[in-house]
Amino acid sequence: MDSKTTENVMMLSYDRFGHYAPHYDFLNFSTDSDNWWYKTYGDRLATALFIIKTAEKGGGTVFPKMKVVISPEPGDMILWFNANIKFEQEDLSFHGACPILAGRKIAMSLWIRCRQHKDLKCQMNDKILSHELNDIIRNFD
Ligand SMILES: O=C(O)CCC(=O)C(=O)O
Ligand SMILES: [Fe+2]
Repeated sequence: MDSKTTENVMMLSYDRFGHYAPHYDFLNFSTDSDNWWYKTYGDRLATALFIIKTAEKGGGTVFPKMKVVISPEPGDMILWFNANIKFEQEDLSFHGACPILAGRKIAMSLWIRCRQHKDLKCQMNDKILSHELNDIIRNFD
């Protein structure tokens, strides 16, 4: 993936009771938005969350609409899509960080935009089925 199409990394540090209320990373700006990032690189296709340190208790990444809590280990990367194949907001991508009950969590998040991935083998468009999208993401070199 072309690093130009990602925003700057965001460091996240959560102390006891620190949390991130459930939200969408997809911005859903109107198409005539004059936001430079939006106009140039589109909305947030995916989020990569690099786990540097996990809390002793709590602090998982929760996807309430899928009833899933991810409890990663340091060194893991969690990747999820914020957009569906039509580049609309993916309803299931609603997520948040559970409160820290003990210790500290440190993570780094990277928001990957939709457009201008010159290394992708084919351009993404709405003719691509979602299982093909997985292959495209896996096959770029
Ligand atoms: O820290 C987490 O588990 C979630 C972070 C998050 O929602 C984000 O970086 O967009
Ligand atoms: Fe998020």
